[in-house]
Amino acid sequence: MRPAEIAPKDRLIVALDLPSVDAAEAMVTRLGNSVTFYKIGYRLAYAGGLPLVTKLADSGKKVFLDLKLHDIGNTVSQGVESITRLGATFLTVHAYPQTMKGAVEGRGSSKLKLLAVTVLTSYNDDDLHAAGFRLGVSELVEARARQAQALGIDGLVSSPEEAGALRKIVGQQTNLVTPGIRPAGAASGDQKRIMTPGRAIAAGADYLVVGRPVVEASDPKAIAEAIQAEIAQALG
Ligand SMILES: O=c1ccn([C@@H]2O[C@H](COP(=O)(O)O)[C@@H](O)[C@H]2O)c(=O)[nH]1
Repeated sequence: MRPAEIAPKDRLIVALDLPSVDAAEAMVTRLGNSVTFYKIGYRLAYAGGLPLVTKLADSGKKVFLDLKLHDIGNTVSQGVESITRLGATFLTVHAYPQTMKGAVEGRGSSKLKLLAVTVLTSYNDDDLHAAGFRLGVSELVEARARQAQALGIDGLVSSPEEAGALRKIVGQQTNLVTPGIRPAGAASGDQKRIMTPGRAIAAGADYLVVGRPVVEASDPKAIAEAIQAEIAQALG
């Protein structure tokens, strides 16, 4: 599906950052038909959550497997080839050229879409410099986006702050997936580059990833539906 055709409801990806498969399944049940797209990341994957990718996909949900792979190209390629069998829609790799090239080789002709993580949303310029990078956030995100596109990556993970500039670089067909989403008044936690759902969509994001504001809420379904309503309003 082309990004412009995605229904507002399907643009919310809820991060199942929960301690066990039982807790994740209970959250999916609680969210019911409201949420169609889930993200499984480190916490759940390392707690036995990989089979849940296939279970959710078989039940009609979409799954974003956020493993942020990064290794020598051959290892990434072999890992991605294994992951193609799980039924995920999206898989993340870090946006290093060897890593992205290996991932594209491993993905082969499967339907799995590869997302390159440009610069983590918990990083600002100072964090990048402390990690030894010469470029600031916006320069590094844009440079990595150009490399990702040239290597055949399907989408980018960035903060919504970079979505507008990225759209101009990669065009309309590349999926822009943005964590760092905070409904007005929500705690930012460790996220440093954040936006509200409505502003993120207006800035050009295709998908919004939201974890703690939904899964730690007393009424997760109400929060998820409020975010979806904000998305719909921003799309007009
Ligand atoms: O740059 C990135 C890449 C991935 N993430 C992931 O998204 C969610 C965000 O969770 P919140 O609780 O809404 O902050 C989390 O699983 C991260 O691993 C990201 O935040 N930034």
